[in-house]
Amino acid sequence: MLATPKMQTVLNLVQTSSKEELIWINGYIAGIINEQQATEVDNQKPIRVNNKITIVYATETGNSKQLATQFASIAKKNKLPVKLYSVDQYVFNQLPKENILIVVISTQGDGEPPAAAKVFFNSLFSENIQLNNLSYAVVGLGDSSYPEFCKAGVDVDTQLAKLGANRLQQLLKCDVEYEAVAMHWFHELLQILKNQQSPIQQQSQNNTISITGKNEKKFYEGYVTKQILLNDVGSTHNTYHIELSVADIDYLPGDSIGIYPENNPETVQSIVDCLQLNPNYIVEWRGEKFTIENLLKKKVNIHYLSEKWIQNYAQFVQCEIPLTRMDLLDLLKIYPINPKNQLNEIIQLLTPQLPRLYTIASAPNVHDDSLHLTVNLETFLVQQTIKYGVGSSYLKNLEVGSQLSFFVQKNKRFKLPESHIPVIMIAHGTGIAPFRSFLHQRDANGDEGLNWLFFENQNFVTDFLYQTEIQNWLALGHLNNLHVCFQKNIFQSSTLTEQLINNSDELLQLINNGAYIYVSGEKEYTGSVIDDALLQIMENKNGKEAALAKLQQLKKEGRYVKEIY
Ligand SMILES: Cc1cc2nc3c(=O)[nH]c(=O)nc-3n(C[C@H](O)[C@H](O)[C@H](O)COP(=O)(O)O)c2cc1C
Repeated sequence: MLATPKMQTVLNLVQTSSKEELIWINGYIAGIINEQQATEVDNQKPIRVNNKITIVYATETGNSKQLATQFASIAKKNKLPVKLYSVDQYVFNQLPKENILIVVISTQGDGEPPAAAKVFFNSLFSENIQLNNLSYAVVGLGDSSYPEFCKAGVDVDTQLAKLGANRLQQLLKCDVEYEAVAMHWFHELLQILKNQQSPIQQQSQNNTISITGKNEKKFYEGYVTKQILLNDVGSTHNTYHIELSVADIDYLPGDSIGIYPENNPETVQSIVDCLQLNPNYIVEWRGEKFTIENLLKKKVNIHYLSEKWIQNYAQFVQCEIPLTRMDLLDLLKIYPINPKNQLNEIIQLLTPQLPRLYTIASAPNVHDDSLHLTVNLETFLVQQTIKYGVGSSYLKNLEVGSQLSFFVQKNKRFKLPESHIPVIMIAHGTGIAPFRSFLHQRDANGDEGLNWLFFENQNFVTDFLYQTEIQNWLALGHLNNLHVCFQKNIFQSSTLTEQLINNSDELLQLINNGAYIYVSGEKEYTGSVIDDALLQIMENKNGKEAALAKLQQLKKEGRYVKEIY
């Protein structure tokens, strides 16, 4: 087994090599192995561990669950006694009785654990327990574009050690490309268990392996070529179809792009004025020098600052500030700082701007060097003032000809199946974006699998996004079935759930014929309500338990996938 630094070297080599170079490397290594095998005796021993292994995962979008399930299945294949739990199913007071615990946990929000881990976290950090008999190892899943990289994993790992548990293996902090590294880490852990090595805590000074794929992120430069408002006059929504011209882009339907939005120049100017500074005033932030204007515009988050951030600010300005989230400008206006001696501290507190993800609405086989997005201008009311989403307003304000830098965020789960397999697409609002991509791609490929679309939005007259294209596909028979529902329709109002239930028999038949089900849109409209509707459809024929089992199976097989925000 390779030690992790060697593994990283191999991964780097693989990722930076061309196809031809990889073929050469493959042959070279195969040659060496063939030579050695002639003289080597196989000394692989089966792994024997007597103590039960408990694997607990905490996930928001399924990656940690998938990884933990793979770990459990490898352990089972090695005849190890293993139990797998979702964190919200795990009974916390069992923890002191465990022997070996493996935690796989992702990080969400601003460094928060997934919602399902709330109770576990509260107990872990508040209960006075001794875990001296517990040995453990933690894998954190995250994305190094976020400032709090794998924070939830770090927190669990640190807290378990604090409570007296023995760290078996270094914390692994995984970036977006994590499978190979995580598998390698797990095999190393199995070797540790097999050799019954003493915990590494005392042996190693470094308790963390951080595998960041930051350098792998390739940035593309695109130019805005079109921006069309998709809603008609009278709509309460502003949804834009944005086209970018970009050369040699590599993506598949279901992928997203990530952008780092710039903050609104007028807001930045107001902050600079509030601080009584010249826009060209030079400040240092995280080891680099910027003009204050550029820092506030391009590098840091100035909106909807977290409660924790506001409380840190309160300490600097020595004011009582209620527990709330606020924009930097409002904060500076209500609780001003003294720019002479507090500016630097406040600058150092600022956190980097986070990337915003938008699912791609174009298809690589159809739109060549043109990439399409469907962007709804987020609008919300804060204390009687209308505010706009940072990412969506930045994109909406880009004029034709403006340059946009972005990276492609692959989504391995949200992928089209083989050409003959039916697909059921369920979308709310801008959730239509990946399905426009799917339908274009399948059309261009001449795929014969059936395509069903369920689409929900506000109003038929004003909010039927991509109506002409969708109705053309329907007329031509590429789209085999279309069900639309509009919440504010005077004549006929229905919901996605009702439309799904109304088509129960046909849907069940499609599912039994191997259909893939995709859901995309806002959580409120496409979250558990769609699970419930599908369960109801399957329950009618097979009963509750069988329906639950079937839904679980569909998820496990990657035939029921969601892109929810
Ligand atoms: C809304 C959102 C917020 C995120 N915040 C963080 C973060 O603060 N730190 C981090 O390392 N990763 C962050 N991530 C990345 C996820 O942890 C990463 O995609 C992970 O693979 C998800 O695993 P899961 O499917 O098990 O939840 C965030 C992802 C999303 C969608």
